[in-house]
Order: sequence, then structure tokens, then C-alpha cells
Amino acid sequence: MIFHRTSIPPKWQSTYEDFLCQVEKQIALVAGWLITVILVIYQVNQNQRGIDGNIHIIETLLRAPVMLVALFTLFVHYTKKPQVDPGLLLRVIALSVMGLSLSLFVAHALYSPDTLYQMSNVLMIGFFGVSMLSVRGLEQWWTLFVLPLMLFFAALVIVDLEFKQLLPFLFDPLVMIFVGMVVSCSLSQLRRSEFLTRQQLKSLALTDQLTGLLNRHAIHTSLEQLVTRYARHGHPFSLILGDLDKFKRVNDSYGHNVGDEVLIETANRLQDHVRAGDIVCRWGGEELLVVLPDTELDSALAVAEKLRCAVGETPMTAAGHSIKQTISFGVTCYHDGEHIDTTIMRADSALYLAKEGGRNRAASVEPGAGAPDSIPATL
Ligand SMILES: Nc1nc2c(ncn2[C@@H]2O[C@H](COP(=O)(O)OP(=O)(O)OP(=O)(O)O)[C@@H](O)[C@H]2O)c(=O)[nH]1
Repeated sequence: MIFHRTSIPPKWQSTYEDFLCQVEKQIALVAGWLITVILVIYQVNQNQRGIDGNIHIIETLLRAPVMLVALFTLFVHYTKKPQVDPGLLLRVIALSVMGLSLSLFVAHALYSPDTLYQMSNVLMIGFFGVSMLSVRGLEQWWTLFVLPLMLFFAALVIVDLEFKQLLPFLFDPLVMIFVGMVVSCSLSQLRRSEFLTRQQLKSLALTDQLTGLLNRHAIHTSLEQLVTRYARHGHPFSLILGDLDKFKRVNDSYGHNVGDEVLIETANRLQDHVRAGDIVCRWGGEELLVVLPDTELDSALAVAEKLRCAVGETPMTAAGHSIKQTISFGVTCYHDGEHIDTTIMRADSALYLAKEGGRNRAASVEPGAGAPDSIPATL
């Protein structure tokens, strides 16, 4: 359906805005070049047509502002200065093209009526071109066409031009507005669908399908950003690596499906007990990684203890079974200048200590420290 609008979920709205901005930038660049080339060709052609002096000057004067807008667009694109909202730039280009084609029509109706058929073609091209600049579909289409057309009809009345006589020349251009509207809405719908498909694929590639958590690949990007942030601003961050205790027994006793449910419930409990800015991811198998931005080791250890209780204190219900599943955690914090893999290996060593220490506990390893701290289970 042409006028059916695929809605963008709120979580992707701001990414969609960025995507539209990119599209607007590209279209503004193409429009800038096209208008510049077309206006130069028209100007040269006009000089050779040897048309009446008055209309010659009027045409040149009317083209000048559009040419300036087109050159300004190219200047903004290639120098990145000044910073102009590409949506606004497109609107200015569209309105200037509308202004040019409509005022050329009025000028020819006044001074050179024999050339009105040519002007009718100019209007058609102008209307179609402006429709293509309407990246956001119908909502922009109204603002781009309605206001200029109202001014145009007001101008016809003011300069006392017979509307009835002009109507045959205006019929095709007005039909072109409808054609442009259909094409523009279809393109806008295509862009939305393309954006949604791309986002869904991206999200599929970054999400663990069982738990809905981010996967190992996705977390690497976040970790690299945190390392950069540490290097620039010294903001600390910590890692908590968790591993379900004796999880093989759950699978062996109740089956893999029940094991899956336990894994999902564990992931949910971890998610429910961390702050909004913290990230929980499935590191692999029955291992889960929690990343805590702006958190020193001591606080991270306290968080791990809270998470341990959240998982282990209340039994989980899966397929009618009540299962008491505990978890062990290895905690560490990032140390200046080290590779993130070193931090992860340290969290793994801490996890090993927690397992060695009897499971259902959180152990930590400080960067460069010999002896690990360990929080024994209180259960
Ligand atoms: N149901 C289910 N099981 C998984 C999944 N990923 C890994 N496992 C199981 O997790 C179990 C991990 O077993 P082990 O590495 O021996 O460790 P454990 O039994 O948890 O014992 P400790 O870690 O030493 O406390 C294996 O049986 C895996 O098959 C999964 O996605 N779903």
C-alpha cells in the first residue's frame, strides 16, 4: 500500500532520525549539483534563443536566488561549514525551486504568452523535482506545495491574469503534483522498510536468541568504548563474569529445555538487579558477563554479591520443577593502558577462584594484586 506507513519502534526513533538526516544530506548534495548544472544550461540556452530583452533579464534575475541556494548547499557540503540542518536546507532548496518555476510562469504569462507551453513543462519538472526532495513523505509535501501555490494563485489575482485562460497550461503540472506525491510516499515507505530490515538484522546479529541479552560480539564494541572513555577521562569500569554452578546437573536431571529456562530466568534476574547504564551479556554457554561503567572494584564486588543473592536465594520454577540454581562470580576492574582481553582474563581467574572456593560466591582479583579477595557464600 502506497499510503501505508510502517511505524518505527520508539527505541529506534533517534537512529531513524540520524538515518533520515544522512538521506537528506545526500539528496541535498544531488539537488545542489543538478540545479547548478540545469540552471547553467538554461542560462546558456536562453542567451542563444535570443528572446525578448525584458523576459531575458527577468528570467536571469529569478534564477539568481535558486543558483545561490544551490551553490550554498554545495559549499556547506564540501566545507562542512556552517553547520546547517540538512532537512532545513532541503526545504529551502525546494521552496526556492517552487518560487522560481511559479514566478517564471507568471512572468511569461505577463510578457511572453506564446511560450506558456514551455513554462508548463518547466512547472512539471519543477513540481516533480520538489516532490523528490520531500524525504519525509506526505507531511513535508504539504508544506512544500500548499504555501507556494496559494501565493501563486494570489499573485494571479493581484496581477489580474485570467485564471480560466491559464488553466490548460496548469492542468498537467497540477497532475504532476499528484504523481510526485505518490512517488514520494512510496520512496519514503521504502526507506522506512529498508531501515527497519537493517535494524532488525543488526539487532539479530548482536542479540543472544535464547536470553535476549547482548551477545559476546556486541559487548566487545561497548568494552572498547569504555576503554577509550577511560583513556580520555579516567572513568573507571568493572567486569563481573558469572557462571552457573553445576548447571550440567540441571540439564542432566531435567533436560535441556528446563536448562534453557533456568538460563533465561538467571539472565532476567541479573537484568532486573543492575542499573540502567550497566550491561548484561551472554558471554557464552552458561557464562554471563556484567559490565559496570563508572564503578570501582569495591562497589563491583558489592553488586556481584547482590546479584548472587538475586539468583541463588529464590528457587526458580521451570516446567513445574522448583530448581535452586546458584551462580559464582569473578570480579575485576579495568587497569590503565591494558588490553581489554587482559581484564577479561583477570575476571576469568577470579571466577576460577570463586569456583575453587566452593561456588555460590563472588571473588575478585585486583589489577596487579597477588592475593584475591573472596566473598564467601552466606547461604
Ligand atoms: N540448557 C542449556 N545448557 C547449556 C547451554 N549452554 C551451555 N550449557 C550447558 O552448561 C553445562 C556446563 O557444564 P560444565 O562446564 O561442566 O559446568 P557446570 O556443570 O556448570 O559446573 P561448574 O561450572 O563447575 O559449577 C553443560 O552441560 C552445557 O551443555 C544452553 O544454552 N542451554
